[in-house]
Amino acid sequence: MSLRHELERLLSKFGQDSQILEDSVLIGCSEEQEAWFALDLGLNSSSSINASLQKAEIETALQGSFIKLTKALFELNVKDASLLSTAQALLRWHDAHQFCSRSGQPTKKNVSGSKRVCPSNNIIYYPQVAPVVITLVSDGTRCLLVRQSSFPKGMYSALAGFCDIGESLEETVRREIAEEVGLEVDRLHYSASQHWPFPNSTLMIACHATVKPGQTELQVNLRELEAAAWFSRDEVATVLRRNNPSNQQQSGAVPFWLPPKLAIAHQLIKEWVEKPTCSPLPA
Ligand SMILES: NC(=O)c1ccc[n+]([C@@H]2O[C@H](COP(=O)([O-])OP(=O)(O)OC[C@H]3O[C@@H](n4cnc5c(N)ncnc54)[C@H](O)[C@@H]3O)[C@@H](O)[C@H]2O)c1
Ligand SMILES: [Mg+2]
Repeated sequence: MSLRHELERLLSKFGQDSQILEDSVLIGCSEEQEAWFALDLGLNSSSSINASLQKAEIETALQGSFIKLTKALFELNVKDASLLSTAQALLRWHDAHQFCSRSGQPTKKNVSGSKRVCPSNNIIYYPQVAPVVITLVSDGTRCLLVRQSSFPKGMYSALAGFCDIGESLEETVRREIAEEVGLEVDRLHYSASQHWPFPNSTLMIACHATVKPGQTELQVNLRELEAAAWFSRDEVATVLRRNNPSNQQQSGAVPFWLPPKLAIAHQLIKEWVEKPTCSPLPA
């Protein structure tokens, strides 16, 4: 039986029209050049006709279980997590762009899901990605970690912020750091980037920055952050080694934890601990 027939059989088992397959989007392909598609079954949408698909029934039939996206992303390997993140972001974009903002008419998805078109005026809509900078600030010997009240308890991360229209990445980094902790950036360099599906599709652009010598006093913007503090290389290295909040609760020795491996913030912090990119600055 072909995969399509198998999918149609399963959908019909759950009382679902196989037409729903037309809503699937291309998210990548295997090394054997098999195309991979993602499909939203609408299980979380109470207004959707698909809501009748019962999670428990599907779990039994497919011998799997539904778990929260945030949890899944951190339990999968990098390749699968990236597919899941693309699928979630793309499906959510399609869901939110059902209508043309100029004509108000329904838009139509192309086969792969790379765009939507308004048939009445041919305006093409492409999936959007918002650039976000995430910066690990260092004074040469310590790094700056911050907490937002929305973070899981005890987790600290690097400082992040959305690019405003008209800004370069460098300008965003300098503005965000000044706005959130009152520091002036001295040197700045790019490290890596990552697609991130929260809150919508973002491209996280990770950088290392140093502050001007002797200018390390923090003015924490409490409207944006719950806390910000300098941490020594040893402190951060210790937390990275046993970076699991439950381990730390048991030992009681470490007061904070860091984002999990998959998050680019983790890679940025690890990079700083392992290979100082900037030599210590004079006090
Ligand atoms: N992958 C990682 O390692 C990692 C680590 C930290 C943060 N992040 C992500 O970075 C993102 C940005 O960080 P932040 O919250 O500190 O940003 P931020 O400091 O710019 O503050 C967020 C606020 O910016 C405004 N904003 C401006 N443009 C926006 C847009 N296009 N979409 C949504 N809000 C917009 C909103 O008012 C929002 O409340 C977060 O959403 C978070 O998911 C990822
Ligand atoms: Mg921020």
